[in-house]
Amino acid sequence: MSKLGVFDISVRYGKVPAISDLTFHLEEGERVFISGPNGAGKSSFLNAICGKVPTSHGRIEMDGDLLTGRSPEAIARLGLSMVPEGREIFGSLTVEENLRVGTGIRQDAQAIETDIEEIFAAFPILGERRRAAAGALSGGQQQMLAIGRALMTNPKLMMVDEPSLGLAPKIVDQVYDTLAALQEERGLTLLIVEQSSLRAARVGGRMVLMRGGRIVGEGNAADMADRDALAQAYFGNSHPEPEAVA
Ligand SMILES: Nc1ncnc2c1ncn2[C@@H]1O[C@H](COP(=O)(O)OP(=O)(O)OP(=O)(O)O)[C@@H](O)[C@H]1O
Repeated sequence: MSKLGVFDISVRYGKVPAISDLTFHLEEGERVFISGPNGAGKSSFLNAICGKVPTSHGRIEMDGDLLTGRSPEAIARLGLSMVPEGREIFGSLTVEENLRVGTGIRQDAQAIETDIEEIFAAFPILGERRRAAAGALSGGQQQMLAIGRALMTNPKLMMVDEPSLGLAPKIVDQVYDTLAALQEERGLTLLIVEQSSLRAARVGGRMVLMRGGRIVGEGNAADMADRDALAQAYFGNSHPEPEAVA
């Protein structure tokens, strides 16, 4: 059984189709990058999995449990956590208060305190600034905070929507180093939206290419990046046509 099974799902916004008949499997402990141009449906895909947007067709399962039709809170309780695009940090709350947002779904109050200290151990800069307003943090620190907050529900599967967005390359390196270390320590399964195939290749894992609400290619991230570079060199096109990546 796959960690995550997505069977033939569709997502629509009114009449606009965002995802069409998409099937996808993610294995336990895997790291998968979703890439593709703007409007390809990458965020809609993640939002459908975590219950933020409804599917109009198909079903989604995690560890054999049906996620389709459940609320985002119920899905989080099953062990799935999402770091949204744009991070959704509460700027006027402190770093520590941001970590406590979302822990309402937990009943183990004592473990919450231990977990907060663990997050501060993993991200020392957040510990140093625990009483600072989150809005005063740099972009990279806010991304770490968003990841830390997602870890507060003790996920087994974590989805991260464009962690590189708006960050300098050196900071992106740090974010990915942290994600890779967390994956190792916690046995996390990771699903990450990443526009840059080169970046995905450097971090390593499987890459899935989306376009027009469908999966149009997949493979080892390094192989996909090579093909991407080739296509760019020949055609000035950073996302090769489906035939070219099949
Ligand atoms: N809330 C919404 N209402 C209406 N249409 C939407 C909404 N969100 C997304 N769409 C449309 O659905 C399609 C897929 O969008 P989505 O944001 O999932 O793509 P994406 O690959 O994540 O793009 P980006 O890289 O720009 O974030 C696009 O045509 C988009 O305009």
